[in-house]
Amino acid sequence: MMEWKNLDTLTSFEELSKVAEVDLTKVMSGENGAERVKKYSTPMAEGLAYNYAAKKVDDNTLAALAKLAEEAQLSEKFAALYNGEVVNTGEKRLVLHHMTRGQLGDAVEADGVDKRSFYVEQQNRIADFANKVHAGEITNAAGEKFTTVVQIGIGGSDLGPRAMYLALENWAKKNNTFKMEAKFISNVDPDDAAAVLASIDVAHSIFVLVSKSGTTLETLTNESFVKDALKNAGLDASKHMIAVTSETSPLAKSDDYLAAFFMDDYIGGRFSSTSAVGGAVLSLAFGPEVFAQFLDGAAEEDKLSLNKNMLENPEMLDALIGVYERNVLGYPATAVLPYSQALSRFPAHLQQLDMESNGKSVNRFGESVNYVTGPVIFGEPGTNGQHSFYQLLHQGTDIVPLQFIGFKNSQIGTDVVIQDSTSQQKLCANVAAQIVAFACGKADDDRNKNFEGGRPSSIIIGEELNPKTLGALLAHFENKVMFQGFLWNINSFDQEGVQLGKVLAKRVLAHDTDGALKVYSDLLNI
Ligand SMILES: O=P(O)(O)OC[C@H]1O[C@](O)(CO)[C@@H](O)[C@@H]1O
Repeated sequence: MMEWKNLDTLTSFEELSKVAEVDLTKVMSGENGAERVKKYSTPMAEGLAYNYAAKKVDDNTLAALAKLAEEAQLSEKFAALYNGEVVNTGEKRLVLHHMTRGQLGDAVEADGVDKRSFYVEQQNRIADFANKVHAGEITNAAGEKFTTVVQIGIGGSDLGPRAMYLALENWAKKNNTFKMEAKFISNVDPDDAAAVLASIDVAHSIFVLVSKSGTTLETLTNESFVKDALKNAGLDASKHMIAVTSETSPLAKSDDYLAAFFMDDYIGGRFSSTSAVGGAVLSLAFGPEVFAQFLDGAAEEDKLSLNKNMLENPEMLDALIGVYERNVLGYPATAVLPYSQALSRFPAHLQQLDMESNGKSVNRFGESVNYVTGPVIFGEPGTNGQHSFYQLLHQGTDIVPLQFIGFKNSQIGTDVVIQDSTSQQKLCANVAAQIVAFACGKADDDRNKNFEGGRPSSIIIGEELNPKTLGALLAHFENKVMFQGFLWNINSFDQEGVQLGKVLAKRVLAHDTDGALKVYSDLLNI
C-alpha cells in the first residue's frame, strides 16, 4: 500500500543521518579520485551521463539512499502520478506533463477525453500551423511571410520556452532548421515590451499569447501593449496573434486570435515546456521536427526515471543526493552551472521549476514539516560565473552543492587555437579544474589563500547540446524536482505562495491601502 509519510518519520532517513560523512579531500585525491570518477557515473538518455564522483557519497551512503528511495516509495509515487492519480492535492488536479512526450503507463481519461491523444492533437495542430506559416500559406494581411515570432507570457509561460529557444538557436542555424527569430515579452515593466517592439518589424511578426489561466495581469497588460502597437502601425491585431491557453480560460473562445492551441490544468506552468506552451514558439522558430526531437529526448529520460534501481535512475539518484545534502549535511542552496553559453537562461528556468515546486513548509496534507525543504537555486554559465560568485563558493562560510553541465563540442563549431588549445578545450578544462578544486581544495599556510575543499558537485556530460540532449536534460531536472517533493512529502505542483503579493498589488492599484502599504505606494508615486 502506498503511504505518504514525512521524511523525518522514515527509519531509513534516521539511518542515513548516521552514515559517516565522506571526506572529499581524501577520496577525490590521487588514484582514489580517478577510480571514483569512473565508478560513480550513470548513463542518461541521448548519450548524456550523470557523474556524481565529487558528491559526498560512497557505497555506504548509496546503500542508505537506496533504502530511503524504497521506504519513501518513490517509484510507486511516480507511477501513481503518470497513471493519473490526483497527486496535486492542493489544487485537486492530475499531473500529466509527461504525457506531452509519451505514454509511461495507463491511458488517462479526464474531461471526457484521452489525455495523451489530446496533447498529441494539439502538437499536430501546432505543427500544421507552423508549417503553413513557414510555407507562406498563413501570412500577414499584405500576403507577406512572417519572419519573427514573439512570445508574450510570464513564469512558466516564459522561462522554459525562452531557455529552450536560446539553447537551440545556434544549433538550428548551424543545422539549417532555423525558420524564424523568436523574442519574448514577460515583465510588466513597460520597458520590456517597448524594447522588444522597437527591435522587430511588427508587420512581419506573429505574437504568441501564452497564459494557461488567461488571467495573469502581466500577460494581459502586455497583450494590450502589443495590440496598441499593432493598431498604431495600421495592422489588424487579430491577424497577428495566436493564443496558447487552457480550454476553460477566458482567452479560449475569443475572436482576437488567428488560432488557439491548448494545454490544460494538469500541466503546471513550470512543467509546460513540452506542451503547447513551448511547442508553439519552438515549432515556429525551428520547425515541428526539431520540437519533436526535443520531445523524444525528454521521453527517453522519463523512461530512465521509471527504473526502480536508484543507481540506474539518474533523476532519483540526483534527488536523493540533494535531499542528503539538504537535510543531513544542512546545505542551504544549489548552484546550477552550465558550461555552455546556449544554456544561459537554463538556471533561471530551473529556479522556477525547483523553487516554485519545492519552496514549501507544509506537507501535502497541510501540516507543518519539521525539516528544511527546497534549496535556493541560482546559477550562471561558466566560465562567467567563475569571475563573479565562485569566490564565495570556494572560500565562503556556506557550502553550496554545485550542478555542472558540460558538452565536449560547441554548437556552432567555429573556434580558434590560442596557446595550443581551442576555446572549447579551455571551457572544458575549466569545468574539470573547478570540480577538483572544489572537492580537493589546496592547503596554504596563508589562511587567505587556503582552500578547504570538501565542496561537492556533480556534472552532466554530453557530446553536444541539441534538441534531443536538451529534452533529456530538461526531463532530468523536472523528474528530480518531483522525486524530491515525494521525499519531503510536499505537493510540488501548486504555488499558493505567489498569491498574496498579487492580491496586495491589486489593492495598491485600487488605492485601497493603509499603513505601510500606503506609505510605500506614496513613495513609488502610484
Ligand atoms: O500561464 P499563466 O496562467 O499566465 O501563469 C503564469 C505563471 O504564473 C504562476 O501561476 C505564478 O504566478 C506560475 O506558476 C505560472 O507559470
